[in-house]
Amino acid sequence: MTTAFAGAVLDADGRPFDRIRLTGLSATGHHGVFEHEKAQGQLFRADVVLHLDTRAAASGDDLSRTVSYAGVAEDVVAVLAGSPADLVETVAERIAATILTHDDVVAVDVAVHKPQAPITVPFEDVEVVIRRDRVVVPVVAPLSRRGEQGSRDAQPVGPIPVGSVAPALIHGVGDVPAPDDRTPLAPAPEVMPPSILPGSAGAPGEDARTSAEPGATAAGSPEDALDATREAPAVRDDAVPGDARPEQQTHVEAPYGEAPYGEAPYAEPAHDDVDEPAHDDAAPHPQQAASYDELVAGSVAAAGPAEHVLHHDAPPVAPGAPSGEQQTVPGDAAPVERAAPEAEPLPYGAAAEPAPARDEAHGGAHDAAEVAAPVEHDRMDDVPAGFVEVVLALGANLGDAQQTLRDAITDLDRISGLEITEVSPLARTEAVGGPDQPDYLNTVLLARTRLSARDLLHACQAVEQAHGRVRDERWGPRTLDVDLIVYGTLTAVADDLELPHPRAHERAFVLEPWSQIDPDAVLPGLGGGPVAALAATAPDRGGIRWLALDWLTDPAPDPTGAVPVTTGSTDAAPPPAPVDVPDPYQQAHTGPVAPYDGPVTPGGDVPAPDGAPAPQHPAPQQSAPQQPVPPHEAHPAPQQPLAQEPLAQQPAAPQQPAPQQPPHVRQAEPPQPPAPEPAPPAAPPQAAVVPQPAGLPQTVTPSEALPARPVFAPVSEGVAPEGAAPPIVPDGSFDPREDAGVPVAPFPGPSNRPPSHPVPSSPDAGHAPDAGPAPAQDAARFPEHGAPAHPVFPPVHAPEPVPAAPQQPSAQPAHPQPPADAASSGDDIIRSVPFAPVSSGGPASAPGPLADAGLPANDPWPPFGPVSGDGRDDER
Ligand SMILES: Nc1ncnc2c1ncn2[C@@H]1O[C@H](COP(=O)(O)OP(=O)(O)OP(=O)(O)O)[C@@H](O)[C@H]1O
Ligand SMILES: Nc1nc2c(c(=O)[nH]1)N=C(CO)CN2
Repeated sequence: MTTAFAGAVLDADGRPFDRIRLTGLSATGHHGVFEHEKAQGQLFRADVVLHLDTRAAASGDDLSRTVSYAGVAEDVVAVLAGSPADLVETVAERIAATILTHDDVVAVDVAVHKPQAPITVPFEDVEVVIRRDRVVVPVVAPLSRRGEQGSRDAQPVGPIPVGSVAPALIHGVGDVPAPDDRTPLAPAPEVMPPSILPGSAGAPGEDARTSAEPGATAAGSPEDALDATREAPAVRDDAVPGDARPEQQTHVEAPYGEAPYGEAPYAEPAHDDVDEPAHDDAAPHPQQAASYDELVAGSVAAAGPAEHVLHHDAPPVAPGAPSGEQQTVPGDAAPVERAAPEAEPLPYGAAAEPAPARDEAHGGAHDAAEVAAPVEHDRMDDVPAGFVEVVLALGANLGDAQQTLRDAITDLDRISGLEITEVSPLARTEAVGGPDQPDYLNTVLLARTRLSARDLLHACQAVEQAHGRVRDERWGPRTLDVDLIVYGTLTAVADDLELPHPRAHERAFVLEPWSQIDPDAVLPGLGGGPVAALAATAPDRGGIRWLALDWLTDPAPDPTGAVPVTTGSTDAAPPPAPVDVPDPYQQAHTGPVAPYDGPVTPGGDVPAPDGAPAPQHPAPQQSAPQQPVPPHEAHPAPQQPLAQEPLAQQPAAPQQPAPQQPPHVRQAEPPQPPAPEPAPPAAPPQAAVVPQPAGLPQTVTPSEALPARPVFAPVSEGVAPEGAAPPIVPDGSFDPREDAGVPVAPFPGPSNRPPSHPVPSSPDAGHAPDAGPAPAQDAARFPEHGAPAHPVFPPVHAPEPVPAAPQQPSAQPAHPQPPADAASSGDDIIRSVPFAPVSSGGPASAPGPLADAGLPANDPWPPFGPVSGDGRDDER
């Protein structure tokens, strides 16, 4: 939807200025009046139109003589993702203020959309549209930019007499020089939302209103100021020289330069009594906090004594983690006083420097900036006060890739300070980049962490190493890759870590699984945007061969093809020791993890990668029988390409009484027994995150959250609707559709989200599944906080409906090998639609829309949305 902005802005001669228009800039923001809006964030979009004269730039073909739209785009996204405001109006105003710091811009139109606003009736969008210029100046401060200390950095928007607007702003075109000394702005009345510390322009504790000099603005009160701006004539279509009423121009207060993005975004002004646990009010509650800058800023805003940084029940803090106002600066042996927040905030505003600790206990009337010299501060080491939401991407294409991924999820969830909350469907994807290599299996995890970004990276690397990761070639095949995709909204680059992951925006093998479990996810930073949209246009989107729902619940296949010897009992088959990774809480920052060369047994102990002592925390008991480890997996570099048997690793018929139990399913009780018909559960059987009232322990360890023997989402044998039973391949020949035929449990990662890609209606609506579950069904399948209340079935691709058959105990390889060219054959494409609805009559019996695509005419499941339609499948 395109914003209908007001018309052109005219120059002194009545001619319209040129325009640069940017639309659809988007980011997750935490703006809103409600706490949940601030905590969870939601999508915000902005459209902007810059009014300026572009002739000078065009004549010299000189970027420096115009405004870089890329920079503007980043700035706008920075505001959207930045310090939370209550009002959309404030966000729009900040954007205008920021854009007007470009001298060349005469006026700017800004529209901010909040399509997910908490409105109880159906609606499409909420949009605030403003125009600001040199007369009707913004009433909030612009974003200032780190690393851009130049002329336009945090420049307040100064008034320019309207009569001189045009010539002054047309460098080299007009003859009147641009006014370069602007009247310094006095603090404005308190028109900022609570997210901007009122005292930040003046003395702490004093709010901006009281620190504003009387007479600094023509208007004596915030209301007057706003009224004044409303009354002040804009440079509008009918603007004429002499129209200005500069005396009514209002000024900018509390510039962001003093209250950087992310600084105590919605903390109370610094008057917390240090003796009170006021941090619980001032800082975002870890359960609610979703953004990095909220958490870090919140922690510091609340910081006084150390216990204000960490919640009482927080895990121990590693040496080097902030403790009170002391922090080990990476590379320094001695703790130094925590770096004062730099006056200039962060790139894109997403990741906040800790806010100044307003230290009432020490007199209170000064900012930390006044008492501590700036010290280089690496935000990758910031330890959040609460949980930060993170996204991890896993990939594997060597060895028993599926089992490795399962194990890795278990291992990751065992890391103290990291909790996996959702696991995406498993994607089989063509390798992107690097040498010729087998297809990958990819999955994406949503998680939350209390670790710093760097500690989390190290922990992920330790898990990689535990699974035999060898780095010898860029983008080469690997047993396991764990990438940190986003860490809250932190946008930062360090030698060893870049956030968000610099290539995530162009990788369908990350974006597609991610969007499956979080359809509304937005990738922050440059190149970012709504993940589903990015997935749909990612260059490798055609390389996604299929997505499997059931990959965690299905017993892992035996990569050797042999039927594994299973006992079905943990007693008889004691689980191997869990993979231990160094507990970042227990170790100091020691830089990147050194390559691990020692022997690795999946599931075995792994020394800390940096030689640190073995982790202290006991890993929870393995909760289910383990897959026997095939001999070739028992060594660190089982460089056996999967190419010849890639699908052998895919979901197979159940072979064990209980599949391995990935630990991310946090449920208080076993799941409801599967029901053939959708029915809302009496109570949500599973919760992504164990809800905890404020004040209770923030960290829920698996042992606390799970029953002694966690029950995974049920494998739903016997509950397939009639006609939707699995095709069993009795003769051992490879049937690429076999896994789709195995009745599966709902995807175990709790999800209350609807499918992101509803199944399109079949041309024959009478037979095919319809476009998605009816709302009632949907509600049943995605109960709040929980996994689907009953099992759903994956797409079934059997050419003919195959009658249900019991599991066949057989000496035959239960999971037959694909042909050698399976990876390149079109036959192995199983089009799955995660969370596909259970249609009456069963999906296998319904005709589908795929006849045109050369698929079985009775296959009701359309090609997976974004993957289909490019003909790529046909090329394989
Ligand atoms: N967001 C990130 N997640 C993981 N590693 C990162 C990240 N940013 C930088 N790195 C660094 O990248 C280095 C190489 O990582 P790795 O070997 O996993 O790369 P890759 O997976 O082959 O390629 P790619 O980085 O394109 O995914 C790591 O040592 C790590 O320090
Ligand atoms: N399909 C696919 N291709 C890749 C992958 C991956 O996980 N999946 N990882 C890479 C480096 O991280 C390089 N290429």
